[in-house]
Amino acid sequence: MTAAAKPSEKTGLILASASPRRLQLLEQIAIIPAAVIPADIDETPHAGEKPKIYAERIAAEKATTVYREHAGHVILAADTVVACGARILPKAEDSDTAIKCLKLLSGRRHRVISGISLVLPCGKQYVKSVASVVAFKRLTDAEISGYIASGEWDGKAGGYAIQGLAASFVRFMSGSYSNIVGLPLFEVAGWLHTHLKETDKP
Ligand SMILES: Cc1cn([C@H]2C[C@H](O)[C@@H](COP(=O)(O)OP(=O)(O)OP(=O)(O)O)O2)c(=O)[nH]c1=O
Repeated sequence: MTAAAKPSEKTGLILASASPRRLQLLEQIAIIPAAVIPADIDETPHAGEKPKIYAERIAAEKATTVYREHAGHVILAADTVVACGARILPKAEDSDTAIKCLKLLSGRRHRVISGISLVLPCGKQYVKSVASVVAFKRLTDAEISGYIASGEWDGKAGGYAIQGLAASFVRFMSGSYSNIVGLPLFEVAGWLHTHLKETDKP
C-alpha cells in the first residue's frame, strides 16, 4: 500500500483499509473518501471465536485504530472472512495456504461474512456484519493448480476472489455480491446516507 493520504477536510470520510477492492467498491457508488488510511492491527482469531463475532471485532478494531489518530473524522472499516461451518479460513498469503483453502471449499457451500464499522466524528461507533452464501463446484487438481498459477488468491480471504477467474467455480451464490468482494454496499450506503454531511452523501 502506498503512503496514507492526509484527510483533506475535517468531516471527510476516511476509509480505514489497505484493500484496493474496498476503495473501488466505494467509488462504484460515487463515494470518494477524503483519505485512505490502513489500520495495522493483529488479526489473529481468539480461540474458538465464531466467524461473525471475529469479523465484527476486527472491523471495529480497524476503525477505532484509525479514529485514535484522526478523531473528528468519519471512519469506515471492514473485515471479510470466509467461513466453512464454524471454521475461519485464513487470508491466503502463500500458495500452500491457498491450495488448502480451495481443497476445503471444493464441492461445498461456505459463508462469506464482512464485518463493517463506522465511527462518527463524536466517537460513536456502529458495528454490524453481512453474510453471503457461496457454493463451489467440485474442483479438479488441474483447476486448482491453474488458479494457483494465476496468483489471484494472494491476499484474499479463503484463497479466492469471486471477481476474477474463481467466478467460474461458483455454482450458486445468495446475498450481497459486493459483500463477498469486501464491502457490502447496500449497508454501507445506508449508513453513509444517514451519517455523512449533506455534501458528502452518496
Ligand atoms: C472472498 C473474497 C475476498 N476478497 C478480499 C477482500 C479483502 O481485501 C480480503 C480479505 O482481507 P481483509 O483482512 O478483510 O482486508 P485486507 O487485509 O485486504 O484490507 P484491510 O484490512 O486493510 O481493509 O479478501 C476478494 O477480493 N474477493 C473475494 O471473493
